[in-house]
Amino acid sequence: MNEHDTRQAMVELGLSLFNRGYATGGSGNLSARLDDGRIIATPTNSCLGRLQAERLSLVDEEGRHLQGDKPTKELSFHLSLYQNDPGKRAVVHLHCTYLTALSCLEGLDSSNVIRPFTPYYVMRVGQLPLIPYYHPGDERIARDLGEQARNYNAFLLANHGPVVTGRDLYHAVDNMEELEETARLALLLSQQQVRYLSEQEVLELSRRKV
Ligand SMILES: O=C(O)[C@@H](O)C(=O)COP(=O)(O)O
Ligand SMILES: [Zn+2]
Repeated sequence: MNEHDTRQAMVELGLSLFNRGYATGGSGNLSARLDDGRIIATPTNSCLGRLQAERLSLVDEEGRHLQGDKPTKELSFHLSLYQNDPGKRAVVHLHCTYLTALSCLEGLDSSNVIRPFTPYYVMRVGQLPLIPYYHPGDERIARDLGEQARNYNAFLLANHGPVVTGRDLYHAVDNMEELEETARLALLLSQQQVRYLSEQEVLELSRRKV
């Protein structure tokens, strides 16, 4: 996808996420890595529902600001994910309700916050590691995400919210939406007797990645 189409996709997807309640106010940020390594990102304090293509931030792969408004305060973790796993071409960070609620619970399994009970969670996400709480913009988020970038395509920031990646913006947003619905189901079923997928079922689904 070229720069123009990437800018259009970011505006379109930001508006869609905002209109459907996945993003509110100035929370959340999106980025996409272009073929030449430069990165388009949402400006800091921008509302995902009111993005303007020509004002989106453009930075080089080291994060030097090239064009547009000042980039998201979380740029360092976006860069860290791209630098540590070149297969990642888009990053979506939201404060969506159910994943953010989940991130605030005690006693989570930090290796995988959501034990699999539906196929698409496995096929789109697989595992959801928990990153310890640091304040928004703290460089330790970038450090921790960079260390795990090659092993996962989704992460849960404790007391904050999710970070989900993809091969392009549409793929990353679809992965994020699947994960948010899975978190919603997990909370809905939290007092019920859940039939979790077996190890064999998970293994078989892992070969059917979307
Ligand atoms: O939680 C935060 O403040 C950030 O992680 C965030 O979601 C919005 O920050 P900006 O992208 O700098 O607006
Ligand atoms: Zn945030």
